Amino acid sequence: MITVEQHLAHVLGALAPLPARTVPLADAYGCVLAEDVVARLAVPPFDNSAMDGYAVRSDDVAAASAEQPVRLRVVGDVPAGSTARPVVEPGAAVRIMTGAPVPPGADAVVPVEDTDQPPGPGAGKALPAVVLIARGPAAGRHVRHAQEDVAPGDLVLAGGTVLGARHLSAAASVGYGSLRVRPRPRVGVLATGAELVAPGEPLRHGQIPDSNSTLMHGLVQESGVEAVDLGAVDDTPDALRRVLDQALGRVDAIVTSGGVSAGAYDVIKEVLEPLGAVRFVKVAMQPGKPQGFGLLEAPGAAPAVPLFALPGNPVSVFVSFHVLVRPALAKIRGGGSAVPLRDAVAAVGWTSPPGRQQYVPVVLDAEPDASGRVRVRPATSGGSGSHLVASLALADALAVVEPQTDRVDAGDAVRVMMIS
Ligand SMILES: Nc1nc2c(c(=O)[nH]1)N[C@H]1C(S)=C(S)[C@@H](COP(=O)(O)OP(=O)(O)OC[C@H]3O[C@@H](n4cnc5c(N)ncnc54)[C@H](O)[C@@H]3O)O[C@H]1N2
Ligand code: MOO
Repeated sequence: MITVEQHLAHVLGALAPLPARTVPLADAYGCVLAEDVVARLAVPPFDNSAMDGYAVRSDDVAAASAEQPVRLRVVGDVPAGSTARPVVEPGAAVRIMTGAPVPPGADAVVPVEDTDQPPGPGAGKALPAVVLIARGPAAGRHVRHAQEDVAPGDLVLAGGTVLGARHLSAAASVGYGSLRVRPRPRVGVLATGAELVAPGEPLRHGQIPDSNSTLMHGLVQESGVEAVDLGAVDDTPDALRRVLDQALGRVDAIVTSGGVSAGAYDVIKEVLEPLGAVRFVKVAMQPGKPQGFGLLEAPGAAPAVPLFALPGNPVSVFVSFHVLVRPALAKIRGGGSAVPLRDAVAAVGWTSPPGRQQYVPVVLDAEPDASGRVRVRPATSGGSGSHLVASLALADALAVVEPQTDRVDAGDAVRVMMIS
């Protein structure tokens, strides 16, 4: 048996990030940024108004009040998007809308509500010749200054950022229409097993619903990459070869479930072991002991495709995915966060198989312990039983118990991998 760390190091050592390419912003969502984004434009790009109203010289209106409004000549109109630059001389005002450039001479904006003019379109649309100012703003009031947020040359996004909506809008605002990114890997998911029936279909004796396809599909999506459903195959080698041949060249990685232990019909092992490319190992973890990993040759000049052969038990799939596949996908993707580990305390005791790192689906108690640590307890009385697929839905986290520990007692410190 090899340790989890040894197997993970072997997996990560075999992988490289997908090559970067330049894509329009609209296609960059969920990709990992492959360059630093340095502002090409300032934000805001020019001094502009924060209010619909009148751009004024603050000195002109310092004494304005409702009882004694100050009268100004309206010498221009600057809607947002306008290129007009009417000058505000002493005694003058320019009508201005939110976001429009503050005209030369003006140093403050009076909201329309502080004037004698009607707000809004309709009656408010016609440009008056004169405006009465009922309250004088201080210099700079309601003016948003150029570069207040970002100046040209500022670092806005660091390479390695996983691009979400706010990152893309930041890039747009500083002058980018496209970005250099690593594309989201496409990950094929394939279940194997003669007993599998599509979810919702009637079962004959000995058959079970294929829940792993759905599980793997969702886990791939939760990792921020694209899932490609390769379906389910029975335990016949030809069926598996056909699906793999079709998938190679179409996907950047493949995750399979089942067929990797000691069974006479373990089809993944039967097909892939003789090729030599996939290494089958026993990893000192529970669940998830039997694992396969290797690189499959793709047709033509396409790069080799990593294949993760996970054991068929559903909780084994779940644990193996979080412990091994997720970090591997982050490497292929060129970034992405590791699943966070948190210090917790066991609310009850349980046993752990000696010599294997145990991953127990746990729920978090609502109340922390006296020192503020979160308290956890196994999600089911079955502990880390790898077949307890329905109860897996209850879990908030996976408690990680080191191989040298064979029992956890109530009050013991444990680390938990936050999964939801
Ligand atoms: N003689 C030995 N037997 C087993 C060993 C061993 O070392 N020696 N290891 C056990 C461990 S640990 C695990 S884990 C499993 C792994 O087995 P396989 O990867 O070969 O998986 P299968 O035999 O195909 O299935 C195991 C289990 O999971 C159910 N399953 C499979 N696919 C799905 C699916 N898509 N959806 C829902 N459930 C699925 C399947 O029906 C089995 O119950 O081997 C142990 N045996
Ligand atoms: O290691 Mo198996 O994955 O116990 O169930």
